Amino acid sequence: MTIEEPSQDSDILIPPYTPQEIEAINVQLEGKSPQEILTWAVDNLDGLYQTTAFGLTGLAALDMISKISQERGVTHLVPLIFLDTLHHFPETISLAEIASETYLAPLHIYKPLSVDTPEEFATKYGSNLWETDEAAYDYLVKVEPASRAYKEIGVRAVITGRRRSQGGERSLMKAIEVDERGLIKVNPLGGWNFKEVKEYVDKENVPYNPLLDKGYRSIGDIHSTALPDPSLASDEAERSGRWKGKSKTECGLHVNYFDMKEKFGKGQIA
Ligand SMILES: Nc1ncnc2c1ncn2[C@@H]1O[C@H](COP(=O)(O)OS(=O)(=O)O)[C@@H](OP(=O)(O)O)[C@H]1O
Repeated sequence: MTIEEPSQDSDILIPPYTPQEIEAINVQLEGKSPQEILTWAVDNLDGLYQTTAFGLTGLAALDMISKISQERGVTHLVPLIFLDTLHHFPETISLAEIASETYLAPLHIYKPLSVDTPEEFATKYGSNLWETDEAAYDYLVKVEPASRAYKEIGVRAVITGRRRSQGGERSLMKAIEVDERGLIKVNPLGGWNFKEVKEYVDKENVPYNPLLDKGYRSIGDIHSTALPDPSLASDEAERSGRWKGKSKTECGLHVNYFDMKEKFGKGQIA
């Protein structure tokens, strides 16, 4: 079975800063609040978008950006990108609409190429590709759609909802990063833990996924999301319900793009 690829423009972006300048910016932003990091991003980065699956962290960032926008007397400053994998919970899909309407934030939704429904996806790639070839699944539902979005709408920088307290590869993350293709990634709430994010969301009445009130913490696709492990402390538990029983900890969005593209970009899957 062949993975369809759109026509390719260059994947490479020229970052507006040298590695030394990025290091200096990170020193400058160390210990700053999420709002200060977001203000820096809004003031300094062209082609800035927020990439979000409407997790609690992204929602807090969305609320903060809205407040920064209001202070400046403008409607929402940073458009959103949501990668609709076709396998999200209905609650997540509703929340995407609610959040974008509440904050008047333009929402760009990207789906797997030439596929509109889970049924069409199953017909084209099999009924459980996430089991038979999970890396190919990640490429089709997140990596390729994200790269298509970046090219089509001129994305040069993205705000993400990752945090150091989520552990794994995220634990050493800086406020500002440049990925392998030259895309700037801003992690404004990188220094907060789950409790701090939840307190912000409650205090500011930010809309959030009702599945959180059923005990879920990190919410992705239906087939790879379970309740977190109750024996773990809050921060360790947060992502323990994702890909339960597997060694996997990332969905492909935050791993090396060129490795994924080389493996799946033009090829066949099993
Ligand atoms: N589907 C989709 N669409 C757009 N952006 C997405 C998507 N999945 C992950 N992300 C971005 O990654 C942030 C962390 O997500 P997760 O902790 O859920 O992990 S994972 O990326 O799914 O592995 C996540 O943070 P939130 O904004 O809090 O959702 C986003 O910045």
